[in-house]
Amino acid sequence: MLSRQDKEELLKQHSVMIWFTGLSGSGKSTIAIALERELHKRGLLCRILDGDNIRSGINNNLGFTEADRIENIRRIAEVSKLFVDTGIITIAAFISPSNDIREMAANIIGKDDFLEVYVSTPIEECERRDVKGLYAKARRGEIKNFTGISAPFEAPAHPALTLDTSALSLEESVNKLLELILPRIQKK
Ligand SMILES: Nc1ncnc2c1ncn2[C@@H]1O[C@H](COP(=O)(O)OS(=O)(=O)O)[C@@H](OP(=O)(O)O)[C@H]1O
Ligand SMILES: Nc1ncnc2c1ncn2[C@@H]1O[C@H](COP(=O)(O)OP(=O)(O)O)[C@@H](O)[C@H]1O
Repeated sequence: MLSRQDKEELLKQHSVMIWFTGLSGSGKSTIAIALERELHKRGLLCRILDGDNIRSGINNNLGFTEADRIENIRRIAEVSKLFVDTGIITIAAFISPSNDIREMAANIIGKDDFLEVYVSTPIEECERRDVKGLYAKARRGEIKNFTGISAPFEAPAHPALTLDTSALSLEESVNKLLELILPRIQKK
């Protein structure tokens, strides 16, 4: 079987896992999509995994209990590993609310390939945006175990990068990411 290196040579890139973590509405998916566009422009092949393509498909039998979140992230990490091993720059945008859950993902994918990016937008701003109206429902008690309201979120201790979208524009966040990532994914 061909190796990851063979595939990276074919694609003329080094693969990596960019793992976004943060509250609902913090900006994970928005930044992931903008980052993918910038990398694509530079001839780099990416794959985004987010709620839209994972929770509606492979993980459509999972909810938001702690056990289901662990299983959600475990499957996402296993799928991500397949992409990373194919030489593809893999971008995941999931709340992944605890150090244990993110460490499990890093261990599955491989710590050397795992770049943790904390989207640290304060909950007040996420709630003000309330993109899907879920914070309002959680406050009314209509959704149980809602992260930041009735379920915990543990901030990562040593992320590779922290992005607070209440202070940074989308372009500024993407530029910070490009600065961090480009040196390690562009083949000389
Ligand atoms: N109880 C509860 N808690 C948190 N989030 C909830 C919940 N119920 C539904 N949603 C919606 O699901 C999205 C989060 O899914 P994730 O797969 O990223 O969560 S986790 O990593 O398994 O914790 C999250 O979407 P994003 O806003 O894209 O993060 C929410 O819209
Ligand atoms: N500077 C910013 N960076 C990223 N998103 C922002 C910013 N300012 C406002 N937003 C908005 O915040 C929302 C973030 O939602 P989303 O990306 O779905 O978050 P998440 O994936 O973390 O749940 C979007 O509606 C986006 O347009």
